[in-house]
Amino acid sequence: MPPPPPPLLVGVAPAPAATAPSFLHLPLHTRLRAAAPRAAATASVRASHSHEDDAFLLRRAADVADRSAGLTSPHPNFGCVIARPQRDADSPAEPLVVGEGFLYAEGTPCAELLAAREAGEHARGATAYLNLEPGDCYGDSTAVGSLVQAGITRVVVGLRHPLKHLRGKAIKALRSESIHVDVVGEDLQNKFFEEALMSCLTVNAPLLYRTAFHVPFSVLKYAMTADGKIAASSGHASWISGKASRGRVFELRGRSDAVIVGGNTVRFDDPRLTARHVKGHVPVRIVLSQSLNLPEEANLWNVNDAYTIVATQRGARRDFQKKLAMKGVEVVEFDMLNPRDVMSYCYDRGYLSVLWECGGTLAASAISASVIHKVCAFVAPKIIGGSDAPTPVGELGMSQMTQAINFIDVSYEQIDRDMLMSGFIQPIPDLSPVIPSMDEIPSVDPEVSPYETNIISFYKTWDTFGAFSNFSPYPIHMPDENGEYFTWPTVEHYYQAHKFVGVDNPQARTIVQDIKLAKSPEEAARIGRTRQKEFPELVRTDWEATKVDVMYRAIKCKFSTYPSLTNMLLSTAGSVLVESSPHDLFWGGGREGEGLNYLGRLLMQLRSEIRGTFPSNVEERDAA
Ligand SMILES: NC(=O)C1=CN([C@@H]2O[C@H](COP(=O)(O)OP(=O)(O)OC[C@H]3O[C@@H](n4cnc5c(N)ncnc54)[C@H](OP(=O)(O)O)[C@@H]3O)[C@@H](O)[C@H]2O)C=CC1
Ligand SMILES: Nc1c(N[C@@H]2O[C@H](COP(=O)(O)O)[C@@H](O)[C@H]2O)[nH]c(=O)[nH]c1=O
Repeated sequence: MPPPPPPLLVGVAPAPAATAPSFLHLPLHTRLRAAAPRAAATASVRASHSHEDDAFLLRRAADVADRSAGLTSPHPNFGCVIARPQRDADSPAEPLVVGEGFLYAEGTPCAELLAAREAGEHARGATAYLNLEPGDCYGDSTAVGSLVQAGITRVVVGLRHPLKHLRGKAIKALRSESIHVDVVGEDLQNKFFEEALMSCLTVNAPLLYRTAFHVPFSVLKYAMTADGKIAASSGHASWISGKASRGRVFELRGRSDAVIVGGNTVRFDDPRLTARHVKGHVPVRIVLSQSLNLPEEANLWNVNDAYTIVATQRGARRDFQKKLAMKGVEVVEFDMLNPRDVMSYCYDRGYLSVLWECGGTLAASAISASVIHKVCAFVAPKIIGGSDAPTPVGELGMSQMTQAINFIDVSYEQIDRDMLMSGFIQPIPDLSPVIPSMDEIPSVDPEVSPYETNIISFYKTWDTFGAFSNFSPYPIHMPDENGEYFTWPTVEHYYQAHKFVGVDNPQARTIVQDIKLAKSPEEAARIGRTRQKEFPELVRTDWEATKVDVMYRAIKCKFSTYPSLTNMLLSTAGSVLVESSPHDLFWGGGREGEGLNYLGRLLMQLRSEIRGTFPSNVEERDAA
């Protein structure tokens, strides 16, 4: 083994480690924040990376990936960090990084190749950390090939590729080359990965939003006074925020594919909307104007600075449209000019991220249309007053403070004298499929390959596969608390009642009766859950150990009683079944894949059993 080389980067801030005990049970936005100081490493040499090191290096891969934000579009941001288990001699709290790389722009060498080149011989036997699964496609396998050739023996992946046709491909290719691959959330589920996962999600938030919602990731940015005004009542607005804040705005523009303003902002400010003072990407400028009553001369019509698109209402001032076209400005007519259609248009043009720098009128319209995902508010320590002075967001039709839109993952940063408050309006979608981990899959269904699979989600009974829900109206004939056969209106009735079955207490027996008579599965669930909370002493003591068996018996009875259900279940062969309940993180998959999906797993197990590929009881299973 070659002697350990010197570290490539110095002064990287120690990674905070999360403190939540079991983050997979929390909603994403809450599970990804808490931080505690990283424990100082004592040993100078380690045989392998600890979970803490893995999380630290993965975060670093995400930070490295972020260096080209705005430039890689329409490709995601990829970062690769190659590290060895030895400690860094200069800063022993950190593992030894031997190579780093990021995708600089579309068509440039991939992150894995750059990192492997930098690491040279030191890559042999080392671990590569990737914020995102490589998107090798169309015969180009440079990323995987570089890691294989470099002699990497282990790869840690933050996120699987969000695009369905690429998801899992590179991971599979690496594994087929006998490289050990750990994917966060599947193979690595430790508390240390909360922060690292958030970094991986954030760095590619635009791609994730685009994939999930079919619109570009949209950030609303404004600068306001301490009394909440974005201009004086005259409309004059330059400047509210200080120079340093405005420098930050240039950075935000440089990360965006387009910057949007409304007609009034053009009339009042005559903005340039360029990312001057920061080298790199220059976004397209888009003006939304229904009237097209815009000035003949404006900075935005100078397309030498940047490309400009004017989005307008069909038929508006055709003569003016021609004048704009003569200057090189593109005019796009919409049947009904509105933020959602403009965002669909931007999506079709391939934009990943858009910065809204409009006034409150258009901002309100965009928020109402649900196209804004994040807000960046610069607050300056000054007061301008004026009851008519414009504010950042116009009328939203809300009358009660309880209707207010609460930000998620809020952060605050002081920029010189100003304060930058940022927060998400809609959580970053985690598109990782809710599938059992690699080790668990064969025990759930030997016929499902976790890396080449479709996902079938069900939740509400009216969904296509809603019959799989425990609330679906398929009565089951099964023993009751006295051992006598009873027709339970739904699986939910049976399951809820069995929390209290066999408990020698009159109150418990009453609860069982109430659940048996419940008019709907919703009511059965409500009684079962509330009584369990109110009177935990009435719940059978073996409930946690037996609840999965109780459920399995009930769904087995349901599916074998109704041939149509058996057929429906068999028709899903090869797919992973997920109960997409956002609330129940044990039986369901959760809103963002954080749930354990036990109902889906049991259905897959039952499917295997019916197909004759899975032993029907534990003894047979153990003997197999
Ligand atoms: N401090 C800050 O961060 C900022 C301050 N400002 C200030 O704000 C003031 C302007 O604010 P405001 O009047 O709200 O301007 P906006 O930027 O919101 O522009 C509103 C205009 O947008 C056009 N528009 C097109 N489609 C829509 C739609 N669906 N909904 C709403 N508007 C649409 C219309 O243009 P048309 O009339 O041409 O049809 C409308 O009049 C100025 O004083 C400016 O200096 C502006 C931006 C940022
Ligand atoms: N007044 C104001 C902002 N205003 C926004 O910046 C635009 C001007 O951009 P440019 O012409 O490129 O410098 C303007 O039209 C409006 O969208 N921004 C801020 O960060 N701070 C401020 O105080």
